[in-house]
Amino acid sequence: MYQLKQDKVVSHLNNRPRLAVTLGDPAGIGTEVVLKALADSDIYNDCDLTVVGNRSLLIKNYTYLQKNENIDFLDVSLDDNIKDKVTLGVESAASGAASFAFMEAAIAATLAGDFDGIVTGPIAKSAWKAAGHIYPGQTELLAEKAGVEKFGMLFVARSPHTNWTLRTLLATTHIPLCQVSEALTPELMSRKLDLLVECLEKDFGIKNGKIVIAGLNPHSGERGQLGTEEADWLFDWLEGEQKKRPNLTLSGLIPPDTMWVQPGQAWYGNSNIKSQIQAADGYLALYHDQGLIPVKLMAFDRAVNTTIGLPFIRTSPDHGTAFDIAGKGIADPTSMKAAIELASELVSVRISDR
Ligand SMILES: NC(=O)C1=CN([C@@H]2O[C@H](COP(=O)(O)OP(=O)(O)OC[C@H]3O[C@@H](n4cnc5c(N)ncnc54)[C@H](O)[C@@H]3O)[C@@H](O)[C@H]2O)C=CC1
Ligand SMILES: NCC(=O)COP(=O)(O)O
Repeated sequence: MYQLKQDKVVSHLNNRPRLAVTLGDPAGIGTEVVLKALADSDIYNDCDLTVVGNRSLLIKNYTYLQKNENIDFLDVSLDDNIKDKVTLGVESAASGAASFAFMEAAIAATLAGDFDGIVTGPIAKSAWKAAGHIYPGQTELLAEKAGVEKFGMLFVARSPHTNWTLRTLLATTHIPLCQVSEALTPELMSRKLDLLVECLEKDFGIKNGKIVIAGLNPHSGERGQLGTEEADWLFDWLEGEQKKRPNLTLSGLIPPDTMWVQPGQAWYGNSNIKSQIQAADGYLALYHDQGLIPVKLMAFDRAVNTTIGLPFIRTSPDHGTAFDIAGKGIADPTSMKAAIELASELVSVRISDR
């Protein structure tokens, strides 16, 4: 059983963010990017970090990366038959059972008050399924355990070229493309917009911001010729929302291809300064790849996936388990570092608001 250490109590009283960092799927690159991130002493400047995983698995697979012996560790016990079956680069029921156990431990400790937030290493949803845990992803497990029904998947990335911040919320997430149209409803869209508005205000200090909303079909339907969802209800929904929220600037339904031109210019700074001024504070994409292709094109090395609507902070790197390079020592930890830094910033904002 995990015991709250005395130094955690002290850091809580000092208002330093206390973050749990899960190792993700032990057959993927999660452990590598966490250990590389923690090898940079600057990462501890503003927060206290506790790794959540299985120590003996870590030692078995990542001996060459163990430069830092002093990391705080929440050692999650695993049966030997799970540990013996975990093989670097090979997704399996065992690796899924392990990453699920790490998440459960981190969530339980956070809900018990030991941490202010969780930074999660990447997991494979298919490995969770093979282990008998049927969730679309970590997001839904977090929401279920925290008992919230209103939550969202927001990607945040700060441009290294201009310092401009891209924030993209997905209206729908891990569902087949053929189910997107049916899943999108005025109620769902309003729920996601509420979450984005609240998060901009509470977490990023942006009141009365500008939010851009994507259309669904090519050219936002071209007056019904290329798809009818926009004409049937999406334009009316948006008009209703703008009336309800006169202080916000809601812009849409922007044709999904051209929607990303302005953020791209603001990100790279290769246009005039106007693009950064005109770019929005938040973008609402209607489905997974509509939002994530541009995020990953601009910022695959540094974007952060954050779950909004939870009673605690959760962030994660934007990349996955990368089984193809696991154990090779070439995984880039930049996105993991950004996830830790963002979690620390967001917790600090909440602590200062208390
Ligand atoms: N936050 C999470 O838990 C996420 C989990 N996934 C899961 O990951 C698994 C694999 O998904 P893929 O689509 O292949 O995406 P992926 O991000 O794991 O890999 C895509 C490509 O990028 C490379 N790559 C990824 N991260 C890298 C890093 N830090 N440094 C250097 N190269 C890196 C990989 O080697 C691969 O060539 C799936 O099971 C998916 O569900 C995917 C995205 C996020
Ligand atoms: N594409 C984002 C992703 O797969 C992250 O999912 P989750 O595990 O954070 O729910």
